[in-house]
Amino acid sequence: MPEMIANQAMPPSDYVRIFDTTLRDGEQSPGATMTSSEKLEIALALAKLGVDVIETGFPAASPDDLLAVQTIAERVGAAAVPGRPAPTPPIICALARATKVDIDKAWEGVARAAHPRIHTFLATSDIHLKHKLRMTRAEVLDRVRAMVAYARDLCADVEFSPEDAGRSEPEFLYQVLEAAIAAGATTLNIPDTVGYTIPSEFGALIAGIRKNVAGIDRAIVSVHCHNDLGLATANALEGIRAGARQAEVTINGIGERAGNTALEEIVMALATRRAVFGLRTGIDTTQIATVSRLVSAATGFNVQPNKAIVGANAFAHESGIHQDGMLKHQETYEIMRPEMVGVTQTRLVLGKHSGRHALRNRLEELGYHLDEAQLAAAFASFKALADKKKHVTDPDIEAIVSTTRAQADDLYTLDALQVACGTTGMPTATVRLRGPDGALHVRAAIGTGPVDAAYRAIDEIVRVPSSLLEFSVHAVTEGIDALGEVSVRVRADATSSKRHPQHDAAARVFHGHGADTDILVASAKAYLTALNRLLATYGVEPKDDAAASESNQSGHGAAVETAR
Ligand SMILES: CC(=O)SCCNC(=O)CCNC(=O)[C@H](O)C(C)(C)COP(=O)(O)OP(=O)(O)OC[C@H]1O[C@@H](n2cnc3c(N)ncnc32)[C@H](O)[C@@H]1OP(=O)(O)O
Ligand SMILES: CC(C)C(=O)C(=O)O
Ligand SMILES: [Mg+2]
Repeated sequence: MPEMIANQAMPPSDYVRIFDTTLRDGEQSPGATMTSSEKLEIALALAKLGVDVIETGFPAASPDDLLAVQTIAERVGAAAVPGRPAPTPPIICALARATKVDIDKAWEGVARAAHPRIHTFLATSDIHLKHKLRMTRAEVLDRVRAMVAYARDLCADVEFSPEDAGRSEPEFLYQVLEAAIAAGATTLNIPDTVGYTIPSEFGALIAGIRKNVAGIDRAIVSVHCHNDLGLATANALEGIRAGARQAEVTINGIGERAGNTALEEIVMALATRRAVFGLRTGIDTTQIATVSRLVSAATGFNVQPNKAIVGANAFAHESGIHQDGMLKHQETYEIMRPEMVGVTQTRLVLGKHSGRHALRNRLEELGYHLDEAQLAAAFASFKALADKKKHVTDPDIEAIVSTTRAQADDLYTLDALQVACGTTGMPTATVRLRGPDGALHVRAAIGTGPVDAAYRAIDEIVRVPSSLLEFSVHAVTEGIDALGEVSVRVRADATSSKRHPQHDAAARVFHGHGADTDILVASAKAYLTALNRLLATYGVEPKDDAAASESNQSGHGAAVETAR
C-alpha cells in the first residue's frame, strides 16, 4: 500500500498530491451531471483510491451542489474511510469565485470535513480581464488580496487559481501569486484553462513561477491542465518536472470541453517511469479500473476503447506478432502489468490479425489439444471466419474445433453451396461436394425452402438411406455478424442398418453440427457431418435410386426434382 501524506501542510519533496476534480471540473463536461448519491459513491471510491484532495463541487452553483458537497464533507471527509490506504480522510475542497457570497457558500459546504479547503479563483489573462471580468489589473490584484484573506479567515487551507494562467502575462501572474501568498494561500494552482500551452511552455511557466514569485516556498504549486490540444497529461508532467507537487486531475480525463488531465495517466506515468521522475503518489493503483467504471456509469460517458490505462484495449493485443511476443514474454508489448491498475488480465483478442501461436494458446486454455494437422485446419477456418467477423470469440472457437475434428475423417466435404430463394420462385440449391474419391460432385435440387433444397442436393450425391429427425439453429455469438450454429439428427434407414444388424435403434441416430456466419452453409455442414458419421459406421455403399427416393420422401417431405 502506498503511504498517504494527505494532510501535512508541506509533504516531502518527492510526493505529488493528487487533487481529484471529477466531481467539479469533471461534472462541467456537457452532459455529465451527476446526482448527489452518485457523487457520494464516487467520493467514497476516490477516498479508497487514495486521492489527497477531492474537489466536490461549486456550492454557489445550486442548492443541490451545496448539499452534495456537505454530504461528502460529512460522510467522506470527516472520518477514516474503509479501504483507504491510510486512516486519514481526504481534504474536502469546494470552488468559489473571488466573491464573498461564493466563498461563504463554499465554506458552508466543506466546514464539517476534518480537512476542509476553500478554492477560489480569478482570471489573470488580458483577454479575460478585458472581455469577461471587465476589471483592470489593479482591481484584480486588490480582489485577490481581499478574497484570499477572507477565505483564509474561514479556513486554514486556501487554494488560489489565476484562471487562464497559460495565456497570462508572466510578470503580472507573479504579482498576483505573490499577493495570494501574502494573503494566506497555501496552494497556488496554475491552470492552463483553455489547453493552449505546449509542454515546454507550461514547464517553463512553472519554473518561472518557482523562480520569480516571492514566498513561493510557503505554498504548494499545483498544475491544472486542459486537453484542448491533447496535451493535458504531457503539460501536467512537465509542470511536475519543473517543481509542481499537486496535480489536478479527473477520472477518465473528463472535464470542460476536451477534458482535464486524466488521473490514471499521471499516476501511472509517475509510477511506471519512476526512474525518470523520482516521485510518488498516495494512489492505490489497483483501484483505478473500478473507479473508472464507476465514473463512466454515473456520467454516461463511455471510455473510448483506446484510452490509455482504462480503455478496453489498453491491455488487449490482436495482431499475431504481438500475441506471439506476449506469449513468450509479457514485457515485449506491455509496459505495465494490467493487475497494477485493477484489470484482471491481458487479453489476447482473436481476430483477423492473429496468428497460430495465439490460436493454439486459446485452444489450450479452452481445453483443446489439437495435433498439427487439426491446428492447420482450425487456423484456416479461423482466418476465414475472422475475415467476416470483428472478433472471434470462445464459442466461435469451440464451434470451429468441433467442425474441424469432425472434418478430419470426413468422407464428403462441402466445397461450394449456392442457394436461390425468396418470396417468388422455387427455393433451389446447388451443392458441390468433394467425395471419398477426391472428385468433385455437383447436384442441384428444389425444395420447400433453401435448407430443404440444399439437403436434397446433398442426398443426391451422398445417396445413403437416411431420414432427417431434427433440425435446430441458434446464434452462438452476439450481434449481426454472429456465428450461427445448426444441429441436426439423422437416422440410418433400414437399408443401411441391414449391414450392421447388431445396431439398435438409438445407435442408428447420428448427430452433426456446423457453424458459419451464413446459416445455410452452417446447415449444409451440419447435415454433412451427420451423414459422414453415418457412413463411417455403415461404410460407403451408395443406395439404389428407389431407396433414395423413398428416403427423400420420408426425410424431407416434398417430392424432389433433381437437376443434373
Ligand atoms: C474555468 C472554470 O472552470 S471556472 C468554474 C466554472 N463553473 C461554473 O461556472 C459553475 C456553475 N456556474 C453557475 O452556476 C453560475 O455561473 C453562477 C451561479 C456561478 C453564477 O451565475 P450568475 O450570477 O447568473 O452569473 P453568470 O454565470 O451569468 O456570469 C458570471 C459572472 O461572474 C463573474 N465572474 C467570473 N469569474 C469570476 C471570478 N472568478 N470571481 C468573481 N467573479 C467572476 C463574471 O464576470 C460574471 O459577472 P457579471 O455578472 O458581473 O458580468
Ligand atoms: C477554476 C479553475 C481551476 C479551472 O478549472 C480552470 O481554470 O480550468
Ligand atoms: Mg478547469
